[in-house]
Amino acid sequence: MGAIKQLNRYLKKYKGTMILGALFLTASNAFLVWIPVLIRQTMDEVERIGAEGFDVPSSIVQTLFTTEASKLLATNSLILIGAVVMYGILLFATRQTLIVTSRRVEFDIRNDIVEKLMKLPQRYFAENSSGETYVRATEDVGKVRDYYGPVIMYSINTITRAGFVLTMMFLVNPTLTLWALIPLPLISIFAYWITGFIHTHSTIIQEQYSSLAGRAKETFSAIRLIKAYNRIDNEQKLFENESEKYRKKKLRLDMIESMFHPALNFLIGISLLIVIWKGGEMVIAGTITVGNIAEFLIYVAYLIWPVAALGYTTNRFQRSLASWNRIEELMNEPIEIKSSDDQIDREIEGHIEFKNIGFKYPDTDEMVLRNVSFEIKPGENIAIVGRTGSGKTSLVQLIPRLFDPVEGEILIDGVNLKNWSLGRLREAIGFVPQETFLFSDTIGENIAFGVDNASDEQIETAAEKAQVKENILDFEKKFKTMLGERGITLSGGQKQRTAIARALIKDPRILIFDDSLSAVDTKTEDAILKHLRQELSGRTTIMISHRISTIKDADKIYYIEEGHIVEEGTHEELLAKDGRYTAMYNKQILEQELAEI
Ligand SMILES: Nc1ncnc2c1ncn2[C@@H]1O[C@H](COP(=O)(O)OP(=O)(O)OP(=O)(O)O)[C@@H](O)[C@H]1O
Repeated sequence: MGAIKQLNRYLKKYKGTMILGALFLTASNAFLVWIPVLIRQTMDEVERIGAEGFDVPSSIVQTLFTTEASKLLATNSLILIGAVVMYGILLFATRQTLIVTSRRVEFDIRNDIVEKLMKLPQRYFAENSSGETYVRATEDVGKVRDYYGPVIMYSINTITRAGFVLTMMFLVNPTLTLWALIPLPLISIFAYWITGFIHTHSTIIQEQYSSLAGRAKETFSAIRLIKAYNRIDNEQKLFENESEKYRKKKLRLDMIESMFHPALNFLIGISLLIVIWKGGEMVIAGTITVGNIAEFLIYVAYLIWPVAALGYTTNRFQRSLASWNRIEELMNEPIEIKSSDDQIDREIEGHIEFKNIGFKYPDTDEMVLRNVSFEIKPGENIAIVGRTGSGKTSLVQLIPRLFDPVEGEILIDGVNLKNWSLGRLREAIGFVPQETFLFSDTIGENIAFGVDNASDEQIETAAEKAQVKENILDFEKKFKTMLGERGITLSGGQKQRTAIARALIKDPRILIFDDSLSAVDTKTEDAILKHLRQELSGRTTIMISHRISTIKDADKIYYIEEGHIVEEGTHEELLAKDGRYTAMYNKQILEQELAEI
């Protein structure tokens, strides 16, 4: 089967350890079957000596080493202890090889998944929820690990132990063996059924738990809103409902789980009963000895777990395969955006050219950019304005290749974007997106995100250039202040400036600001721009804004409407045209005047 071949591919690296583990396991079972033989020998010998009659020992020393019976008992006990100790050591070695390997493979698979996820196009993340992706990288990998760990280990164990034990049983008495085996298939079927049941219900419970946890997370994230709207009672009721559903499902599973051991013990009891009953008849008939019955009882007990494991492993194996299929689906996702084979990897100067670009989002029909052409010389500062939804963000997202255009070509320093090394390209770009994402980490680490091993000095300089340093120094822990869930929440304007610092610390050739000053007032904006201007000179800059005050000094301004450039020129040239840009400008002036009244 293809899936098993794929699964086994991961084992190649660990072949030696796996073989060693299998040998340990086989050897441990060899020691295990020896134990009942010793017990039978001892019992039979004791019975024989007892029948012949012997002196009762008068002291412990005499007990241990003087009489024939005590010598036998002492020797057999020592051998027995030796066998048990060897069994234990080998079992430990088995787990250290087979189970440890399964953890290593789990680690390898998880790394492969994360590596793949990092390369997947934005389309994948639009089509699959983050929850689904998370489950593949965590739960599914865990279930696949079961194949490398318990499934392989228990399968080898079942085969070798059953092989040894059944051989010994047949050697003693084939008829009694057949009798003793009668209830065993039932144990296997029962284990298969109950494992399946527990798994199905565990999945349902897991889903209910996710829903409960999700509800709690949302409630606490929105706690301010809930209080302000006086929805506390309502939210509590919703939470209680979810909690109640969880409780009921969990109790049902607990009930089934508590039935498992009594039912299994009942089936085991039947097996043992048959051995005593049928074995007893045989002892009376003189076919076997009492020691044989003791030996048989232990053999049957030895068989119980491998037989139950047969059902359990079959179930786990099926689950591993199902999870692997989901993982494989992800691994087979095409990576549409990647560097070409003859990629160019040199310093980027920052010359950008859009040639008749047309773009639509994957799986949609509507073109959001149509026939867009423009050129930005290295070090030039251009601006893009236009009404909301006109395609500004879509346009700039094409430069770091978050998406590829469907028509036309984009050139950087005269070379098609697709021919640049993706790493080199993205390194050269400082992108400040419309919505700032800050990690639950310190402000310093958030600023340093795009560079390896940034020094404190670099972080502070970037914060200073983005005009956020003073705010940060006001915090008690300065740059070590924690943000997000475990720390403080920054104001909208502070967040945006932190994001600007994050882009500046990279010292990029190309800077893209997507409406990155929308959350600061015009006065602060003026101050930031004044300082930024010096920083921006010499770098190719694209600035998107709704506010004309932000972009009026740009070398060139493009007015975009329904994905198409409809006006272009400097601020003055555009005003002279008296077109859409002028209308936008007049409207904003009027709004500003009204606000000042
Ligand atoms: N991931 C997406 N999938 C499908 N359509 C999208 C996606 N993102 C944006 N769009 C659509 O593309 C069009 C252009 O959106 P875009 O975000 O580029 O506009 P914008 O000019 O940046 O708007 P704003 O000024 O409000 O940020 C809109 O109609 C939007 O609904």
